[in-house]
Amino acid sequence: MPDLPPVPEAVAAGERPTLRVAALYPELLNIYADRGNLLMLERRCAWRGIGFALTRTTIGDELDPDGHDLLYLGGGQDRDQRLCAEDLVSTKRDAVHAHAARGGAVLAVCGGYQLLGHRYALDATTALPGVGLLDLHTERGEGRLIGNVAIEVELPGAGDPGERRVLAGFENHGGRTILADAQPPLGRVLSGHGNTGASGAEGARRGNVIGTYLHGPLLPKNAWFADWLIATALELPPGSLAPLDDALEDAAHAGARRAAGV
Ligand SMILES: NC(=O)CC[C@H](N)C(=O)O
Repeated sequence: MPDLPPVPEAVAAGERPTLRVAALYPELLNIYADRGNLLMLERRCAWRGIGFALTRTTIGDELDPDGHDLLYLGGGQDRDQRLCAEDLVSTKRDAVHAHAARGGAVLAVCGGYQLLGHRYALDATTALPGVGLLDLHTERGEGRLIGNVAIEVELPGAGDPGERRVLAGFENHGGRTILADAQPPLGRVLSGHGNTGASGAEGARRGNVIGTYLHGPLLPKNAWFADWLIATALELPPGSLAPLDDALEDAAHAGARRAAGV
């Protein structure tokens, strides 16, 4: 663990921001160690003197539409997604939409990503409902799309204007996600499968709502993106966070890119 950087002046003076995160269904939507994404956020906040408040929200729980800066959903097996899908739609749909409508951030990985669309069709007769936060739907395809993956993304404030940055990770999904014409992807596939294995598109983004197939876990392998997410969720200018000693994180990113051949 690197040494803690100096506490920023505003934090020392008592203006301690706190990143408030709600993890949705953390015990059901957590494959490929997706909970590592939460640890990454917690550590990078702590190293900067930023508070971190985690709420675990599961089946039957109400979700406070104004209580969180970031909603997080990990990936899951079809059978666990089924439980979550029904609850998400019946108990939390309005709160999720209200959160997004006021600019709250959402990160959803794989199974969680699929549930942000309109539906996930498991076969010709069965479909799991989605909350419709992203304009897309998912259909189970022949075989699974598995392997290391790298995509290039352009996010407001992440690097110079127009700069494309790389996210690297690992994907394993049976679902193929089809974006509506007006729904932009998160990024362009450099290596791997992405949403369908053929479209060249990966993930989806609507403002601060992001869905992606990238496990990894995603954030430990892409520290720059973790910081973008923290800043965006806290409504701070991206790039304004105190720099950290990222020697290990940079090595993890380089390793993930190498694995994907990029
Ligand atoms: N890795 C995942 O989250 C898998 C999501 C979903 N069960 C699928 O196979 O498409």
